[in-house]
Amino acid sequence: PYLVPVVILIVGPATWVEKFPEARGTRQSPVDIVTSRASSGGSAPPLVWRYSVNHPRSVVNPGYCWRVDENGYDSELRGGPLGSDVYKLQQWHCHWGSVNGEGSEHTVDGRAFSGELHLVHWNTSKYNSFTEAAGQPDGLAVLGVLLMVGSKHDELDKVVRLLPYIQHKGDKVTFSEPLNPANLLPKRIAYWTYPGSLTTPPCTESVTWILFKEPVQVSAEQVRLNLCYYVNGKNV
Ligand SMILES: NS(=O)(=O)c1c(F)c(F)c(-n2cc(CC3CCCCC3)nn2)c(F)c1F
Ligand SMILES: [Zn+2]
Repeated sequence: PYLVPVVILIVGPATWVEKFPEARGTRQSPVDIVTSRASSGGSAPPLVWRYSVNHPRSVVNPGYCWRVDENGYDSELRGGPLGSDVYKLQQWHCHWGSVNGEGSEHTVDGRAFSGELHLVHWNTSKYNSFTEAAGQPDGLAVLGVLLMVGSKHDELDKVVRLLPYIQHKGDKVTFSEPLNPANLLPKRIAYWTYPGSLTTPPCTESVTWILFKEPVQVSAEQVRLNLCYYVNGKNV
């Protein structure tokens, strides 16, 4: 029989460890949340947050979906597992599915959701910049919101409706409509928390993950809009 050339193209997470040694670490994210193994919350203080609402924001296509940068606008996240440090919102972004809409990064008892929103905060009590904080074990805190298909999400729609204008990597569109990132969070704020990492290169182990238990509903149309622009954004 003739020899069949076998080319194994290794892309994606399996290759990240070559360029980013952190990816070989001991606290890598995302993880599967095994609810039976999660210890019930001790006596942690409540998690509190405050975001500024009335400032122009821009949505950018970084090539792996969309991201909204907060450009230093005033905000605060404190309490819960964050000790006495105060964190500030740097950016928020999303992860959506490829095809079957099972696009969340974290899974819960092996179950994936249609998408996942991340609000990335950095420790302003201890560090002078996001970049510096991003290299420290207690530098970042990310609020994770699981997304499931249901009713339309009006606050998120302020971003989703702009996706047709940022189809290519590097595209950016600005909007001045007031938006409160707190409205992206679920009503009930019970959460799982664990020490983890950035889920994308450089996979630095600097993230205290705070993943809300209650998923937030988005419409099928909002998922579709994300899927096609996510795919286009990624294709570029
Ligand atoms: N999914 S996640 O874990 O919530 C998540 C994040 F938390 C991030 F902070 C980033 N991130 C990466 C950089 C470049 C920095 C460039 C300077 C060094 C640190 C990384 N900016 N933001 C990110 F890409 C991401 F996917
Ligand atoms: Zn993310």
